[in-house]
Amino acid sequence: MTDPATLADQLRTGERRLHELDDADAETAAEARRQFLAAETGADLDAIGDFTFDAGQATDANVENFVGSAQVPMGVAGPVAIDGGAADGEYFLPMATTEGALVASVNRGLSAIDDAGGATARVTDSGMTRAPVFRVAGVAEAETVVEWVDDHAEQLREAAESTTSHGELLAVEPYVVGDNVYLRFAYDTKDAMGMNMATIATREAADLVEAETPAELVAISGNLCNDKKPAAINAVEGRGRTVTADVTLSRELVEETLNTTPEAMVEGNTRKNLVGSAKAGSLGFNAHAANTVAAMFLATGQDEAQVVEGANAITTMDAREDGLYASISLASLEVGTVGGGTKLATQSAGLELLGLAGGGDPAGSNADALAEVIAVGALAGELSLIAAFCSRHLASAHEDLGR
Ligand SMILES: CC(C)(COP(=O)([O-])OP(=O)([O-])OC[C@H]1O[C@@H](n2cnc3c(N)ncnc32)[C@H](O)[C@@H]1OP(=O)([O-])[O-])[C@@H](O)C(=O)NCCC(=O)NCCSC(=O)C[C@@](C)(O)CC(=O)[O-]
Ligand SMILES: NC(=O)C1=CN([C@@H]2O[C@H](COP(=O)(O)OP(=O)(O)OC[C@H]3O[C@@H](n4cnc5c(N)ncnc54)[C@H](OP(=O)(O)O)[C@@H]3O)[C@@H](O)[C@H]2O)C=CC1
Repeated sequence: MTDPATLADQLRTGERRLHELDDADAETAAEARRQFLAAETGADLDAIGDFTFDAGQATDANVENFVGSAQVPMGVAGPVAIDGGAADGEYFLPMATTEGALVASVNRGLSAIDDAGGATARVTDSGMTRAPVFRVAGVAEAETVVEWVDDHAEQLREAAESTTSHGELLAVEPYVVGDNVYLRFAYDTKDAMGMNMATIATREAADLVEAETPAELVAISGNLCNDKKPAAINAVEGRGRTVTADVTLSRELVEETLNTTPEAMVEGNTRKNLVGSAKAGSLGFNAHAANTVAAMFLATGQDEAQVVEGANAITTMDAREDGLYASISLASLEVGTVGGGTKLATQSAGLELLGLAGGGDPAGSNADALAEVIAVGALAGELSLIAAFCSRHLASAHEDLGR
């Protein structure tokens, strides 16, 4: 019997464990888990069971011990015109968040940007990294390994690329620390964020390194990649897409839409985002890039833990004769329009709203465009929030919209 009540009973008696409901379809298994958990904890789990995506699809690639969904409200900001290397035209930005005032803020920034004729954005570097760590006897052996890697780039490329029809190995950067050798592999992963792709490809290359040199693999990720932790290497070398967006707003626009002046914006940016961040030892020299990155990651099926790297951004502002120049450069924005969570119904709809669902033509262009759109959204958020500080509106905005 695979009805939810019977399965929930079997969970209660210990006959089955939470992950041993494979003979039931995904929805039935989820309902059984909810019944079991509700009885065990007294929690009302009905809301978690109310979802619209395909449970079978989610349990195939996205989640284990599936019980339902955590829903996040989605708003939209824009439209905004973007002149990008890949993005081109007017975009509405889907943003999933629980922070009142955030969408309003990005919307205000986008409205100023759009009135100025739109933003310019470019992906200036691209490469998803995976850096295995190898054990060697000492520095002499490390030198042997590094020399072998330098001399066999082509063989490493063939090994890595044998596992993927889309990925391309771009570079292998060696680092030696005592009896540790780290090889930082960088891949063009086209429209995939690429963490699975790069890991699978690197395993193949690491096998070759182990077979041909004295190095012994300790971990396929040695943390020089660096995934999902704040790390200077991502800020300097980049990871995923490195992307910059900029705009020049006339003095009138700054005064009318942002209720402040270019000079006040520049001072606010310098004292807060640059000096304040430096004093704090922050890796992010921005106000809240993480807000837009997180909201758009949730709305479009990105890996939300990679907001850590996505927040690695520098905001600059300059008062010029023609008004306020503002830019944001995100060093390590890891995004994809295929793979991961991008196929789930609501996330796929978020990508469709942007016209960026699935693989691009040429491959990689959709993910590049997504990176550019997120960068413009983050720039809008910076403009609006810095303006709110200058006009002393932050507290009142959140009183009105956020509680
Ligand atoms: C809230 C505003 C925009 C009001 O700003 P305002 O200028 O008083 O609003 P307005 O009524 O004059 O409208 C101006 C434009 O804002 C937009 N707008 C205005 N209201 C809405 C709304 N309800 N829904 C959608 N869009 C809205 C809209 O584009 C509108 O133009 P219109 O379309 O009317 O021509 C402004 O005060 C603001 O942006 N404040 C900053 C809020 C913010 O950025 N919060 C982010 C979170 S802060 C945080 O999480 C991080 C932090 C602060 O801790 C980081 C740090 O330490 O720096
Ligand atoms: N393994 C790990 O260490 C980690 C995994 N993750 C998870 O990895 C997932 C993302 O990995 P990712 O590799 O992006 O996704 P997937 O594992 O979902 O793989 C995507 C695959 O889509 C295929 N593909 C089809 N069309 C395209 C196209 N236009 N451009 C690129 N690839 C295309 C490629 O196949 P082919 O290669 O055959 O060409 C590619 O490998 C997320 O779920 C994330 O949470 C996150 C962090 C670490």
